[in-house]
Amino acid sequence: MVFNKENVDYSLYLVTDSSMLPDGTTLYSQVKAGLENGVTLVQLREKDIETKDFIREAVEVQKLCQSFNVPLIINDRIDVALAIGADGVHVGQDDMPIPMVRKLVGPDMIIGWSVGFRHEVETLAEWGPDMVDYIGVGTIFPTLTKKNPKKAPMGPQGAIEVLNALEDNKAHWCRTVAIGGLHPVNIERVLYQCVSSNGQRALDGISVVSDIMAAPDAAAATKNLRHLLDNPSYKFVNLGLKSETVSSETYREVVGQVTRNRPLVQHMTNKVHQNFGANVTLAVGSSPIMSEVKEEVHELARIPHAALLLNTGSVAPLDVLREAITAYNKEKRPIVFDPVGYSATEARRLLNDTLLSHGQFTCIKGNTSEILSLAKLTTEKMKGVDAFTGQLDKVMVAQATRVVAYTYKTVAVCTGEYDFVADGTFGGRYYLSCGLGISAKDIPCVAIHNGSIPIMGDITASGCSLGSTIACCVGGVAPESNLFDAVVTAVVLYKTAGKLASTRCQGNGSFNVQLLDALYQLFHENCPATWSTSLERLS
Ligand SMILES: Nc1ncnc2c1ncn2[C@@H]1O[C@H](COP(=O)(O)OP(=O)(O)O)[C@@H](O)[C@H]1O
Ligand SMILES: Cc1ncsc1CCOP(=O)(O)O
Ligand SMILES: [Mg+2]
Repeated sequence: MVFNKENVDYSLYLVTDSSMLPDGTTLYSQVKAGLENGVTLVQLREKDIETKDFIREAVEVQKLCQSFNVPLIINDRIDVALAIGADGVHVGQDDMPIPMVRKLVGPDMIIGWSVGFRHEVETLAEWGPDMVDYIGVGTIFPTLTKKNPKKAPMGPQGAIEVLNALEDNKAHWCRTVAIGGLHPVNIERVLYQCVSSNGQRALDGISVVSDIMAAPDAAAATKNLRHLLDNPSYKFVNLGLKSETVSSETYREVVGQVTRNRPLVQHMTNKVHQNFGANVTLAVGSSPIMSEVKEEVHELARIPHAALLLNTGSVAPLDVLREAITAYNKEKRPIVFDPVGYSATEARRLLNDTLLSHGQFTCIKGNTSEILSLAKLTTEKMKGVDAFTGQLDKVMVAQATRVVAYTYKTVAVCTGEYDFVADGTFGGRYYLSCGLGISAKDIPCVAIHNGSIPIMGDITASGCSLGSTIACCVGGVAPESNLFDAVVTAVVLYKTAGKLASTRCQGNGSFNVQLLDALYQLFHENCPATWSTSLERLS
């Protein structure tokens, strides 16, 4: 009797691998421990085994799965699946073509397919609902399980593209399971980030191999995985993750907390910004450390009120940047990300995409070109690191900011004459199967303005230094304070200082000095009721 495919729970999908069993365990004992503690689907995957042995093993595992009312899927070997009457088969892109598989196994067996690209989704959509029942989306991260992966890891952003393709092609029947390098350290982030752009679809589950198969205590390992799946809130930073209506009282409170806590702000930033960024950080009541020393990032991240500004203007070695992201995510300390020149070269795009895939950022800040590129709302390449000079539609820029905030589940900041701040954190909640139910255009967004101040855009490192100011505020506020409020306060403070400096300076050179003085003055006076910058909540 084949399992009713309408009732399959894809949430915790165990894929077996008998090559990594710890001493004293067997394939059977590991699968049993998994089933006893919340595994909801099992795939028997054996690449180097005689057919006779495979069938004997499959019959044994099948009995076990049936006793837990959990479907058994056979990887690749259609003959074995038919021979034992398995509940399903899973095939890869280079295995037997799906229509042939369906013809052999009949309409009731579950068919799974490994999918990594939009065109593969388009193909399954053309076949219609009688062919592929679920897809393994990946590989998300590098994995040791697949000896010779045929494509580069796609990261959560690649998985979102696949979810979007399913929605665009109306393949609503098709379920999804993330595959490849999934572990407790990244599962919450994958479930948190992977939602289709229309908000209607999230992942239906995650597949694991080594976390259970190689676990000396497979029961405990499975319990932990089950806990992550059943408690959908991802505390990636020790700040509150909701947007409030900010006011000058909010600004005063944030400045007061930064003053009291004097955060350490680690800068991994470009050469142009180094000196000015350190002085801006000091002016905003905080303590800078300009460090790209891999060996100290974990120690720095553990310092109370530490924050990281990661600015890819001129780039530290990738392994150093990734270690810093890992360290600050682990300590739940905020990271402000400034993808300088994101679309100027393919090298910069790839570097920034790699970093965006590696961790969770509390704030992503860029100029209009960088944000429009990140939101994939423009194909125009930046010329260097400066924003487009053309006239941009305010509504489109606000939408781009919302798309970046939504896609990366972060507080996104887009700078220019108007600064836009959008809150895509959703309170840190994630969802299986059904998505958020709302799309990017619905998330909270504010516009911050103080008239046109062209000179602010005419000096270098002015955007980078807003990044320093944001890092001071998100680093300095007390735990559980509101992230969105802290970011908005930084942007309003900085814009107000820019306005003040523009009235006092004689040109670019003196503007920098006046900007530092104005930041210092406004911060230390802490009278936001007198700040001249306006804030408008966008509908
Ligand atoms: N025309 C403008 N009017 C007012 N503020 C501006 C203007 N251009 C830039 N700014 C401000 O200057 C800072 C840097 O913005 P921008 O030039 O967009 O970033 P980047 O330096 O990264 O290219 C931001 O704080 C932004 O608010
Ligand atoms: C000129 C330059 N080149 C690499 S980073 C950088 C500074 C960019 O600073 P900002 O993004 O604040 O303009
Ligand atoms: Mg910039």
